[in-house]
Amino acid sequence: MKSRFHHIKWIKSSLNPEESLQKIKSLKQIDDGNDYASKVARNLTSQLGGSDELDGYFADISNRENANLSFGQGFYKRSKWLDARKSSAVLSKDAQLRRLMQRKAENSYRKMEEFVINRLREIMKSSRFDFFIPKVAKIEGRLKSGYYARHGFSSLKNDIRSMCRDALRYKGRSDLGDMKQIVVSFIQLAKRLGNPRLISERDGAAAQKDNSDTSQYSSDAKLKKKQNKTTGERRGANWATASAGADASSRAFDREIKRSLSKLKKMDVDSGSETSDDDDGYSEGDETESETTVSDTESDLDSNSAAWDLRGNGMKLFESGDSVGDDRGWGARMTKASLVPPVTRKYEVIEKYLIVADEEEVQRKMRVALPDDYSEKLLSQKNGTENLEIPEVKDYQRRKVPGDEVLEQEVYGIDPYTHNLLRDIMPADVSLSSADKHTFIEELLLNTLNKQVRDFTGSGNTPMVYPLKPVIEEIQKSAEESGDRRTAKMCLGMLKAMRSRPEHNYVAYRKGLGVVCNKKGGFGMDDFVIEFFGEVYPSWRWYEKQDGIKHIQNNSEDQAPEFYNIMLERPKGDRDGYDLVFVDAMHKANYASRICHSCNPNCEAKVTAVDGQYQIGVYTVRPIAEGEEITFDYNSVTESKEEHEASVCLCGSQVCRGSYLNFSGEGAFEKVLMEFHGVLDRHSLLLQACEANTVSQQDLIDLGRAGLGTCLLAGLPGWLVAYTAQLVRFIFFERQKLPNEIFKHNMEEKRQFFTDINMDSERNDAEVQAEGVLNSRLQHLTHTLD
Ligand SMILES: C[S@@+](CC[C@H](N)C(=O)[O-])C[C@H]1O[C@@H](n2cnc3c(N)ncnc32)[C@H](O)[C@@H]1O
Repeated sequence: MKSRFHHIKWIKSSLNPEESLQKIKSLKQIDDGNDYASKVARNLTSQLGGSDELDGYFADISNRENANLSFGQGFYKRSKWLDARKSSAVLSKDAQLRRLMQRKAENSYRKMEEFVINRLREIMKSSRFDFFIPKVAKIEGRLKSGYYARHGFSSLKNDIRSMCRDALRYKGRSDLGDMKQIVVSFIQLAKRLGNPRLISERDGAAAQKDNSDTSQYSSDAKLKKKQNKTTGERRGANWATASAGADASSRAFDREIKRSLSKLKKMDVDSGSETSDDDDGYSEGDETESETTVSDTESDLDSNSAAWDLRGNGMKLFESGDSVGDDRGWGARMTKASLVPPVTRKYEVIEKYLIVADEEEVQRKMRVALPDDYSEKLLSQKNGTENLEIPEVKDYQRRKVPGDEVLEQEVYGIDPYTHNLLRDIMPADVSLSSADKHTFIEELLLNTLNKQVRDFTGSGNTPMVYPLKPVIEEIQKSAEESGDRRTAKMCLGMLKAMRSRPEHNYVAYRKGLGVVCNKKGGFGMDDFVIEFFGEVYPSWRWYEKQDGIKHIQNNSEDQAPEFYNIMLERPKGDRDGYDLVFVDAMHKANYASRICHSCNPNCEAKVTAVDGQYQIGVYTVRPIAEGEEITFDYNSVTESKEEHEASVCLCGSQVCRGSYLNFSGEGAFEKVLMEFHGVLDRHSLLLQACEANTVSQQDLIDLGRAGLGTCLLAGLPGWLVAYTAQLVRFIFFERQKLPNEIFKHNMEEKRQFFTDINMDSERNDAEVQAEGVLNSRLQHLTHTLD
């Protein structure tokens, strides 16, 4: 390295000789040319020759105009379908998938609950033993409270197993006759819990008929027969033999039972679920019987069947025919306890952006530079397949007047769980399409809700929750008045169902202050609402401030996250290229900072070019009715799972992602980075750039392709521009490799739940997600350079 990079000032290592040797070995690997970094290095070395004239190209800001002549004008091009905004559509789709899974789990639970309760009652009908009454009641109670949904059906098996085990002990101590039939029935039931097919096949009338244990055995045998014809018959017969022989030999029977109980426990352990019981004393060692036993037959059944465990992977039980197209969302397991109380803050109203630091620099970053061929590009962007991300020029428009056209008021919303509770209580006898039902919740119900809570605004007495009953009553009343019998009938049905299910909490939650359309006739499509004003920070200053805040927060209990800042990103197709600043609306702002998030928003906050300046404007994406809350998609990402889970979304839309912050996680996104861009790769690239200390024509082209231009790079030393080009090349390399990794990762996840997967759509999603990674890498690079 020393001989290759002779301009570098090398410092003697403080490592011990062994460590040094290790490092030297790793460095040698790079030099051997086995990795990506050295390939890049080789390419680069071949390109660097003859680029001396570019030395110091960006050394001075005044060189910028010259730079533009040879810089990446017009280099920036992305395929249209890779629009970064699509990534939130992908996220919505994933959220829908998750909700679909949860809904199915929920339905499955209900089915299972019904089956188990019926079966327990049937068994108890023929029981003479009071011993079982409290035990069965406890299990029923747990079923109804959803306990087994949270703890998994293995815990139901455990409860049944414990009950049978105790029964045997009890039987041993007293002389209350033979519990054989009833215990066998319970064991049968527990074993059935491993197989959803057994439940559905035995639902309803079939289950009613089956109240004798021997018929249960033979029906097991039938099922077994389906799965494994030959052995099934043989083993099924053994079941029956074992059962019939039990009368003759209580001892043999006990052994059978013990073995069955033991197997039950083993199945739980094998499936990785917890067994909360203490040791039942029936270990495998107790078993002395031959292979041909009741439990063998059953365990075959269980091992062949889908798991029925509602935790974790338990959602495997979904029918393969189910498609993602099911439009009904479900977020049943959203924990309401984690709702973050909204921060109520006051702000000073401002009428323009206020730059906090580096005023001239920030102004430059906010200045529009249209590419010379703007009109052609605009045309080809409109018609063609390419996304050139050129500035969106808009005329100045007057913002909507607060207190007149819009109202800042207390707003409430519902989480996906409540959304589905409401869907569940909509009466079946009112013929409504799925779309009608969503419209009822998302428009009628939410608008009426926000009308009812309006008076809380500024009252200093605002509840965190608000009941939905008066909201539905009001809708009913006005439907009756206007002769809308269908809506009135639906409200009536819903109110009746709410009364009959008092255990459910039909409430809305407070989101803090929001903004509601107050204009008669509403707003039109692509209508301008307001600029998102605030204090403007260059990246470096923003992060400095964030570090300060974190430092203070670390020393205090209060870690409330801030959600009042937004990034203003220059379009990559601007002539001077990409860059960004932060707009913080925490203290100095306008009502745009009150606008809440929705996963199905009626507005978007976008960067537009108005009078030569970039600004963030809130524009409608569809017509908005009077009384409707104004929302946009925050498109915000967090790397913290806690923060993601705490930010429960109350937008109430059927495509709600569950949280108003997207969770980036690690997933497959880091894979290529880890493999090809480790610390040594990065250092190697940096050393090469330092050594070259010059910018090649190819560097300019590659930077231009990434949308990086003089706005970001002007004034940077040559080695840093060259290094940036190296990084950009890696980012493009990663962009090529990543879709495959993401695709593999997503498929692994989804295969657990679905058999019917649309590969094309998965590949598309992987491309969109990889494009999202590219954009976020460029963002990070920009912060770092700043
Ligand atoms: C930009 S502020 C919106 C204005 C805020 N409600 C206020 O009173 O100033 C973002 C905050 O509003 C609340 N919020 C916005 N959208 C929400 C949503 N969809 N669900 C739940 N809370 C939301 C959250 O407390 C979030 O931190």
